[in-house]
Amino acid sequence: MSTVSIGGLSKRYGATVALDDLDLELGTGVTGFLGPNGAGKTTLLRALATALAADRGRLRLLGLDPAVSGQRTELRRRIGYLPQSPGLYPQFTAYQLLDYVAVLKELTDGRRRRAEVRRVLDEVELTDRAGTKVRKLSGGMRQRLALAQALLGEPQLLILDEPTVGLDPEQRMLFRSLISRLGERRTVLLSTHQTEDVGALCERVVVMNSGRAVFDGSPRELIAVADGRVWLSTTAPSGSRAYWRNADGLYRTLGDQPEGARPGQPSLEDGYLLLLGASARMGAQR
Ligand SMILES: Nc1ncnc2c1ncn2[C@@H]1O[C@H](COP(=O)(O)OP(=O)(O)OP(=O)(O)O)[C@@H](O)[C@H]1O
Repeated sequence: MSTVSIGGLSKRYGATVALDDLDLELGTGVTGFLGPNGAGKTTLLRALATALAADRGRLRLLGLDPAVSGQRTELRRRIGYLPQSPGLYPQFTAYQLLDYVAVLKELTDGRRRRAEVRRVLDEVELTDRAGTKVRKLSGGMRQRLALAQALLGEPQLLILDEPTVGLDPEQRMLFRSLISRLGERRTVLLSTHQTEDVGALCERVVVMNSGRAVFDGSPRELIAVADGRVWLSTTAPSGSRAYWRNADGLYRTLGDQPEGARPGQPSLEDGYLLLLGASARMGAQR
């Protein structure tokens, strides 16, 4: 069942088309949005978080219409949003910051609010940093704190814009397990440039390019885009520029088979790169 329904969504900034007549139906679980810089991911997530009004189109989120002011207010209570550059007050402690956001989210009962702040601190494993000022937290801890503010009030729709950016591998693992746990009961939408994150935790992946969804399917289906189009050779292929040298010293080529090359195992990144190449060629023909 759809929890997020997007119909004909369009947004321009002057001459720049950020969202181009986008249609999508999304449900419970983790959906990842991949796409090059400027593809429209942040614009879409901001529109879904009710932080930006589109020029045209319809949205239905958790059964509510954000264009209707009463429903928008109700929706904001049920949405958790981690923006791309979350502004966290550096002088606040982790606890004070969450308590402040909880007040803004209308958790007015003091006892319930304190319990909720402690719950989200625990969820992101920052309980022992509750009294630490934001400016003294590491980048990864700040990102976890930003996620914690999005989790206040147990939102059914979680919107996370590049949640793993700047995290070291250990912190990324922590984030991945947290996000996949959250997706068991909620609709989680996340944008990322990390194809490994998508492979590890998303049931569904939407690839965006130039404000459109150029792919919508499972990670397995995205890998399948590269079936029969990944090649390995011991020497650099002549005539092709779409190749690189692996750690094992072999040249990996995407697309047509270079002379003497043998088939390689496709990855999600291969599928993504081939898809973007194809969609760029189609865009040039339009
Ligand atoms: N406030 C704005 N004013 C003008 N143009 C904007 C604005 N916000 C976004 N854009 C433009 O809209 C397009 C889509 O941007 P958006 O940030 O949604 O892409 P993105 O896929 O999130 O990119 P990234 O991966 O770099 O974050 C880009 O061409 C961008 O330059």
